[in-house]
Amino acid sequence: MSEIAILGAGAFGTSLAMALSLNGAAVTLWCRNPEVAENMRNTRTSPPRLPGHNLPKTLSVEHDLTQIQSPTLLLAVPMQSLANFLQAAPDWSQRTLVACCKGIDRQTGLGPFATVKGGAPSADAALLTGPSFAADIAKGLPTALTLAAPTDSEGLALQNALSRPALRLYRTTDTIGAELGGALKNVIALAAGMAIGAGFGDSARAAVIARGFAEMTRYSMAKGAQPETLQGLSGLGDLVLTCTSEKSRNFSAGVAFGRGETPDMTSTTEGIATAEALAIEAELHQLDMPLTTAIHAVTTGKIDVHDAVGTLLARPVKQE
Ligand SMILES: NC(=O)C1=CN([C@@H]2O[C@H](COP(=O)(O)OP(=O)(O)OC[C@H]3O[C@@H](n4cnc5c(N)ncnc54)[C@H](O)[C@@H]3O)[C@@H](O)[C@H]2O)C=CC1
Ligand SMILES: O=C(CO)COP(=O)(O)O
Repeated sequence: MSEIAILGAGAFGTSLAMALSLNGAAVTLWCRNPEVAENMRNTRTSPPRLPGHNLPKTLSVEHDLTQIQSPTLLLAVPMQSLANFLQAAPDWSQRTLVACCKGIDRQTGLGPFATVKGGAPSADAALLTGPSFAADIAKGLPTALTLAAPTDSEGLALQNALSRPALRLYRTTDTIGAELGGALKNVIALAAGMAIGAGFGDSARAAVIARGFAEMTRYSMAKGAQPETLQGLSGLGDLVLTCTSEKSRNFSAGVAFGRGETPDMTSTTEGIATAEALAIEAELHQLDMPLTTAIHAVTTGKIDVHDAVGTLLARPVKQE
């Protein structure tokens, strides 16, 4: 039996499975599509969402969830599928469930850690987040991530179990800050992409990053996060990565919106649904979220990027 299993064989789940099994550890990757799983087993190659890699020998691929007995499970399904996935799957008791997705559930307003905690109360919940493109992890490039768990001893155990030479994990007990940083940065990355796609330039993008970070921090602190967490890998670190790289699906979708084009709606672009969830939460709790509100209006076709910028620039001047 593998000590660790990754549930979800998309780009991120597969890259994590590859990295974790590189040192000879037995790791299982669960793939919901039996044909894709069969193909991965036969060819020992990665799935369509992460093409071009060979699977390590100690990585096994499974499509029957009931066969997976590993005590530590990393959940790498998209955020909007997480709650349903937890309900549909077998008994989670005595397991540690590490959420690896980024976003806010549109139906509940909850982040990935809170969704796991509520959806699988008999399990121990944790979160793995931070700046890390699946393609970089799959290549074995150095990556630093945040491991958030409710207690330091749980965090330490997971940190030891999941760290690898090129995968450096830092731990925190601020599960709220860690999950909100990872969720909100995707919305700001959409905004950064829009600034570039619309031709507003690098100075405008820097303004989006800085004001976006202020918005992320304000929202997260209102929800109980510690500001230091937002300043770390899971907040600022991931914000910078996602706002500055075309490898980011959120940034690239923003560029398409900025150019007046339709982004690739088949890709997992978590910021779009998360902007909707946050706009609802912001209104409910009277939180000032001008960038998020504008992004939600653009992604739902209510205004275009130029109107959004006009609205943002017309706001009263204020102290930084
Ligand atoms: N790709 C990346 O570089 C990174 C992704 N993430 C996060 O990881 C999460 C997953 O993203 P990716 O793997 O990139 O997406 P992906 O689109 O490559 O793969 C998603 C996988 O989830 C599976 N899936 C979808 N709905 C499901 C359901 N209801 N039940 C079970 N499986 C389901 C799909 O079949 C697919 O294998 C997202 O929240 C993303 O923000 C985090 C860090 C890096
Ligand atoms: O979260 C990520 C990097 O840390 C991946 O970003 P995208 O989902 O925008 O591709």
